[in-house]
Amino acid sequence: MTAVVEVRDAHVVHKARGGGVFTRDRVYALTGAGLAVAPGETVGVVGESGCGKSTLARVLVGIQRPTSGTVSFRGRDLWSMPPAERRTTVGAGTGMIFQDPSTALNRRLTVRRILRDPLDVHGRGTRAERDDRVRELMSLVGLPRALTDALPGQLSGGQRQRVAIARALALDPGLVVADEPTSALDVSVRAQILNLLLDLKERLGLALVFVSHDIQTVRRMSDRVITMYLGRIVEETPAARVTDQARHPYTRALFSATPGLLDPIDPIPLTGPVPSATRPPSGCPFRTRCWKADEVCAGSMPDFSAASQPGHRYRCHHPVQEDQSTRDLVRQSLPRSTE
Ligand SMILES: Nc1ncnc2c1ncn2[C@@H]1O[C@H](COP(=O)(O)OP(=O)(O)OP(=O)(O)O)[C@@H](O)[C@H]1O
Repeated sequence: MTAVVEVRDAHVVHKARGGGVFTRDRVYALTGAGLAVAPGETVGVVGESGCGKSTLARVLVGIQRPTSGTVSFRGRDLWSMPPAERRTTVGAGTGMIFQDPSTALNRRLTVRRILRDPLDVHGRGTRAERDDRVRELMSLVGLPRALTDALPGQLSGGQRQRVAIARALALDPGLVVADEPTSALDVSVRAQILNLLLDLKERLGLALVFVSHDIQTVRRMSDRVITMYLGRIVEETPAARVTDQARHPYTRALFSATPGLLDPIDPIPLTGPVPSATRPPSGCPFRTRCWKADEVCAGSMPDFSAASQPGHRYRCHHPVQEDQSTRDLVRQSLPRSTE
């Protein structure tokens, strides 16, 4: 089956800023990322702050051009298209939902205008058909008709995020990328928005990429979980296996630190901070915090190895045994990390 979107060997390198001005340093935001998203599939992306989740999300929806590597939409190379065609492909084929709906929506436009805008820009249907589509979108995301002429400032946070979701869906995209879609919302409405996304994905057959710090939610929402560390994808795991069968020590450590996923255990301790994306360590970037690391890890970053289950692969010289419990790993990791 042709992937909705496929990224191959994508690198994103930024000029680093210091004291408000660009310096000679480079920030390696994404390094050699490869990922294909199938129609109807939900892929969750996890990793600590600054590991490149948003960069990958932006590359996937074609709003960030990779410094090198390719991005294909339904088999067609996005960045070799003429610009007008690329804009249409991206505009109509993808939708992005951002973290904070208060900044993502134009405060001066009514809900009607916000939702009609993409239809106008892409010349969809007659005026009457566009108005019908606005009504349809509002009902799809559970917004009452009475809010059609409301401004974003008159809506609650949850209602604003519903408008943002409706806008992302306006042109019936095959791919929706949600970057931390609930982290700016009150805890009480988070579950409603997540359930709405799950429901829409089922009903519309969307491919959904879901980026979040909230590991528990990612596991619940996703078919497949991508673990990122310092700009690299280090593991891809079927969501059902990720808690206790992940092979990369970093994935196990992340999940061990998530309350409610495993029987209460102390999390696997990781030593020190995440290294700078300006000067990533040689070899495996996780080695400076990994209790299993040795000189082999300093020498090279391994390629992906396949685990026993299809769709599960990892990049690690010293992977965790598939059947090794996380509780056991905590014990193993303690002596070195408390030295
Ligand atoms: N425009 C930019 N210029 C310079 N550096 C950037 C730029 N955009 C991102 N970065 C850097 O690239 C790295 C990856 O950033 P990114 O926002 O993708 O991470 P993230 O995992 O989404 O983080 P968070 O969870 O905090 O949102 C970080 O070190 C970030 O500071």
